Amino acid sequence: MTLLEAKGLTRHFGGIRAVDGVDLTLRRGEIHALIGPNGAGKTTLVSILSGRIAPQSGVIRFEGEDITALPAHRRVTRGVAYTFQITSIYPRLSVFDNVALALRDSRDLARDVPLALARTGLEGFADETAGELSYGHQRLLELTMGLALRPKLLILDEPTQGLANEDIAGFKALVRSLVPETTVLLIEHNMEVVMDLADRITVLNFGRSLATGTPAEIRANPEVQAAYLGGDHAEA
Ligand SMILES: Nc1ncnc2c1ncn2[C@@H]1O[C@H](COP(=O)(O)OP(=O)(O)OP(=O)(O)O)[C@@H](O)[C@H]1O
Repeated sequence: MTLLEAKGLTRHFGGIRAVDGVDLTLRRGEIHALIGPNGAGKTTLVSILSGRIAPQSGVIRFEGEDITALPAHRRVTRGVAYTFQITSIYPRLSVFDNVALALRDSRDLARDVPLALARTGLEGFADETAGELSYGHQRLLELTMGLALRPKLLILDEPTQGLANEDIAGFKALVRSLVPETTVLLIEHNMEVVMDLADRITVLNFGRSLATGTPAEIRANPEVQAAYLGGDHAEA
């Protein structure tokens, strides 16, 4: 079943065709990876999906309803959560208070904050100051804050960037534990993570969608190999 369907999304910046007529379908419960060379338009595309950037043309349907004109906060209410490339935690506050802020509509923070922290394994860190956590734990806290909203779609922009190898295994297990309740759209440069986690992959190149398919299909696609996987762009 389709959770999100985007058709003909376009966003140019001056002469740069950052996103240029992209179609994308997300199936409910899948882990869908978005890959492509630097500057291919991945961040611009997910910014359009989350409502941070308005498209110049195209339509986005979420659960069958047109959300193209909805502002970002109304999309969050509908179940679209986007964690940013840059960590958006409040460094001087405790881990507990960071999650409490994300959960501000909750009537029972004493119950809901520990539940949210338990999902990402941070329950032992509730009283720590967020800014003093390790980088990997800060990223996990950010993810906890996104998940606290119980999104139907969680969009992750380069979640493993800067993570140590031992944290990446934990991250993969965590993402797997989110589906199928949550659908995950993931921008990821680490091909090992992409091939291991994704049910389906969409490859962007110069603002256009080059291919969508399973990891095996994408690996075998000659156009993708030429544009990305086979070249110098592929990052381990
Ligand atoms: N606000 C903006 N103003 C002007 N140009 C922009 C803006 N945002 C993005 N671009 C340009 O649009 C193109 C696509 O950028 P985008 O960040 O979406 O690519 P990306 O695939 O996410 O790249 P990366 O993998 O490096 O993060 C790039 O050429 C970028 O320089």
